[in-house]
Amino acid sequence: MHALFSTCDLCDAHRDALHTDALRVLPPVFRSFGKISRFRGKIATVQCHDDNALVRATLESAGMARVLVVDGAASMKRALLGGNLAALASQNGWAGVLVNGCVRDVHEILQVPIGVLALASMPAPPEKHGKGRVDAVVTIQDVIVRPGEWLYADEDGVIISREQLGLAL
Ligand SMILES: O=C([O-])CC(=O)C(=O)O
Repeated sequence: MHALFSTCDLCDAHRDALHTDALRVLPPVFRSFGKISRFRGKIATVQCHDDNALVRATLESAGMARVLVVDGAASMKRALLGGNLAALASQNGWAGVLVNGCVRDVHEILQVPIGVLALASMPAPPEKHGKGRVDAVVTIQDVIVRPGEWLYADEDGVIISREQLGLAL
């Protein structure tokens, strides 16, 4: 799951794909909050706004080394993931969670062996009404992200790929 790769090397090796929809780079606005900063996996998505019930429901299922992309519409009003959900995700075999929004319990998340990327931290908890959509095509920072695509993240940034990328470069 944590095989060595580098997003820079992947971009170099697939340079032409960067001009197409096959390979997209997210804007450099995400901060790493998890214990693991290099992670990759097949993408599942949740779209929600200041309400994380669907995030919990998804992370309660077997992760199978996938990455959950949470489109929280970049809201700065509520956190969508905290220490409990990060621990749950790790226990259930998720490789990582990218939140287009905020997280909370920063000190706790840092102890959890999982990748967590988010825009910022925010102490206010989310609503839990279950509003939102699971497995929708989402737009993260103007970049389209589809369930079933692949996410690669490390200290240099985040890549979204239509296909799984060979890591032996
Ligand atoms: O309220 C929530 O679901 C978010 C949270 O604090 C946690 O995951 O620990």
